[in-house]
Order: sequence, then C-alpha cells, then structure tokens
Amino acid sequence: MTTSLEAWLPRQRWFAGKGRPITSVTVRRSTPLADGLTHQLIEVRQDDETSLYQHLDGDGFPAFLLSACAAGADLGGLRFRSLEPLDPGLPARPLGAEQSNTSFVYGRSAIGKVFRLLTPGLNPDLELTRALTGRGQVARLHGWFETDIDGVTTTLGMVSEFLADGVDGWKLATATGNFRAHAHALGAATARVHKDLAAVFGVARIPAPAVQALARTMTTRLDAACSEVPRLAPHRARIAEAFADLASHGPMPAQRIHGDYHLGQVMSTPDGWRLLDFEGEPSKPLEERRAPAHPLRDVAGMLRSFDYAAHFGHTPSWSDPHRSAFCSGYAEAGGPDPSVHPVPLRAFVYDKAVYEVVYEARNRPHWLPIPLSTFE
Ligand SMILES: Nc1ncnc2c1ncn2[C@@H]1O[C@H](COP(=O)(O)OP(=O)(O)O)[C@@H](O)[C@H]1O
Ligand SMILES: O=P(O)(O)O[C@H]1O[C@H](CO)[C@@H](O[C@H]2O[C@H](CO)[C@@H](O)[C@H](O)[C@H]2O)[C@H](O)[C@H]1O
Repeated sequence: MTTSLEAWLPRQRWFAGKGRPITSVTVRRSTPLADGLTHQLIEVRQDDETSLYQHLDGDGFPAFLLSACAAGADLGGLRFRSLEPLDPGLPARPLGAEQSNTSFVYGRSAIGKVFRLLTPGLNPDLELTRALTGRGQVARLHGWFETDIDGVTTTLGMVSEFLADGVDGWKLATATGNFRAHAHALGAATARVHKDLAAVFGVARIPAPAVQALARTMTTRLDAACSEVPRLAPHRARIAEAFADLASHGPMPAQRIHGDYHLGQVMSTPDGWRLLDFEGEPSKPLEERRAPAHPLRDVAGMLRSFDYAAHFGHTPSWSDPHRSAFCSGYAEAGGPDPSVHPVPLRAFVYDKAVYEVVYEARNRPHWLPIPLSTFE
C-alpha cells in the first residue's frame, strides 16, 4: 500500500510536492468509515519536509459525506456538521475538473470538496465562505467536516450550494471576444466582497517595516523560483526592482482577501458573479493565507488571469481592455483604484507571476511561457 501511494501521489494534480523525490509515505491515522471505505491522513516526507495529505481509500465517500453531515455524525475523531438540512439521498458524481482539491456534485443542489494538502487549523475557505454566506456574493455554505490534528481543529472538507446555472469565469472569458461588460461587473463584485470581508474581519494597516519584510519574502520566493525554474533567472533583476520599490512604499492597508483569485474561481450566474474557493494559495503556510493582505493582491491575481485567457482563447491584445474594464468596475464599486497604486500593483502582479512560473513548471510545463511573458 505504502509503495503504491509513493507511485500514485506524484501523478495527482492536487499533489503539491511534484518535482521532489518522495522519501517515505506513512499512514498517520486510518479511520474506517464504511465497508470498503477508509479515511486516511498520510504523511509524505520529501527532502527535510513532511506534508500531511488527506486520502480516501475505497469508494463511496461523496455519498458518505452528505449523509454524515446531514446526521451531524462523530466518527473516530472525524466530526461532520451541517448548517441547514441536507438531503442525503442526492446522487453524487465527480466534478471532473480535478484541481488543488477533490470535488463532487450532488444532484443540482450541492457540491462537496475534500481538501488534500492539510495544515492544522481552520481552512480559510470554510472560514470566509461561512462569514460571507447570506451576503449574496458566494455559494452558500451547507456543511463541513473536521478533526483534531496536533490538538488543533482542522478543516477537512466542505459542502456548499452548487451553482447549477453558473458558467465558469475561465470558460466564459476564453470563449467571449468582447468580455468587457462581464469584466466590469466582475470588478464590481470583487470590490463588494472586499467590502464585506472588511466589514466582518476589519481593516488593518501594514506598517512600513512589515511592508519591507513582505518585499524581502517576495524576493526570497523569487530566488527559490529562479533556482527551480532557470528560465526565470534572466528576469530576476527587473522583478527584484519591483519588490524593492514596494519596500520603500510605506505603510499599506490590509484586510482579509480571497488570496488565490483568478477566472477559475468565479462563476457568472443569472444573479451576477459569485466568488468561490477562498482557500488562498494552497502551497503557502496557513498563517500567511489567513493574514490580512492588501486588497490589490486579488486584483493582481485577476489581471494575471486576463493574460492567461488572452493567450489561451484570444490574442495578447485582448488582455489590456479587459484588464481596464475590470479595474474600472472595481474602483467604481469602492475598491482602492488600481490605477493610482501602480507600485503595489506591479509588485503583486510580479509576485503572482513568479508563483505561476513555479506552478506551471511543476504541473503544466507547456504553459510556462504564459507567466514568463509577464516579464518580457
Ligand atoms: N459552488 C459551486 N457551484 C458550481 N461549480 C462549482 C462550485 N464550486 C466550485 N465549482 C467548480 O469547481 C471548480 C473547482 O472548485 P474549487 O473550489 O476552485 O476547487 P479547488 O480548491 O480544487 O481549486 C471551479 O473552477 C468551478 O468550476
Ligand atoms: O487549483 P486552484 O484553483 O486553487 O489554483 C491553482 O491552479 C490554477 C489552474 O487551474 C492556477 O491558475 C493559473 O491558471 C489559470 C488558468 O488555468 C489562470 O486563470 C490563472 O490566472 C493562473 O494563475 C493557480 O495559480 C493555482 O493556484
């Protein structure tokens, strides 16, 4: 079993340790849930690091999750909870698009998600979706499941409203020549969510020394990325200069944000845009993902996504007018105007593109030219 996990893990899209040899895989906890279905927490050792993943050995977990949440079950240290009545009889099917986690759909009304890479603590997707449920801009939270890891309550998965009539933002953007009205409305929806997050979690201020520390962290990440992906190295000086500009920028506002914002995280519905997947970048430590950040970080993420959509579905010139429409919608709905904050915006766009360079090198090497073109 352990040997086959070692071979199987690197082939999974959600496996975050690609590109580094696996030294060992250990089953840390095994919980039988039903006949032929076992829940496992597995420790994967690579270099000097140990990462914890959630693994489901056997079939039938989607149906199990729904009925366990509906019943409020406690099972071998796993706690299943719901906020509203769930119909355990709904048929489950895989979502198809496997990304950082594993999702399945129940009928036309609910979607379940199992987090794969685990960090002890409250997952920001559960935390923010719960806080935003009822405010209109997200798929409502129905339930979740959790356990204690190292004495810390740790989110393992969620069940939310399925947006059956929604169209994935990435699909819509790559298929639509004139996407400007959509981009403008998406900017406005983003600003509204930022306002809601500020209302619930408050607004902080990042003092100048912390901004300098942030710029140093970005530079450290840049250097690690240059070592891992040598094609990034020729652009290092230009990127480091943008981070140095950020370091001398002075204090910045900060609040809870989405954290991994791109066109695949939003859906266009008959009632307007909805934002999904508030987990942040899964490869970052949980404290960093839950820390208040400048709201233009999300704007930067979406601007990068317009570049991706241009490369994938259009020509490079598609990007600029759509980026502008998104930024106007964002500023008109009360977000900080991206055009008057060029220094943080450029640093955040570059930081995101550096992240994407590593992500693409590990997962989709033929897509690497897309983030690299940001620096040309
Ligand atoms: N509530 C929902 N309703 C409909 N589709 C959804 C919903 N949540 C997610 N999806 C679809 O599933 C995809 C993956 O979901 P996401 O939460 O982003 O997973 P991951 O954490 O694996 O990236 C999204 O891009 C979207 O197309
Ligand atoms: O799985 P997640 O949605 O949490 O995010 C990861 O995978 C994304 C790709 O599926 C990746 O996004 C990058 O590619 C998108 C197109 O497929 C593009 O729209 C994004 O702008 C680009 O960053 C994301 O970075 C990664 O965290």
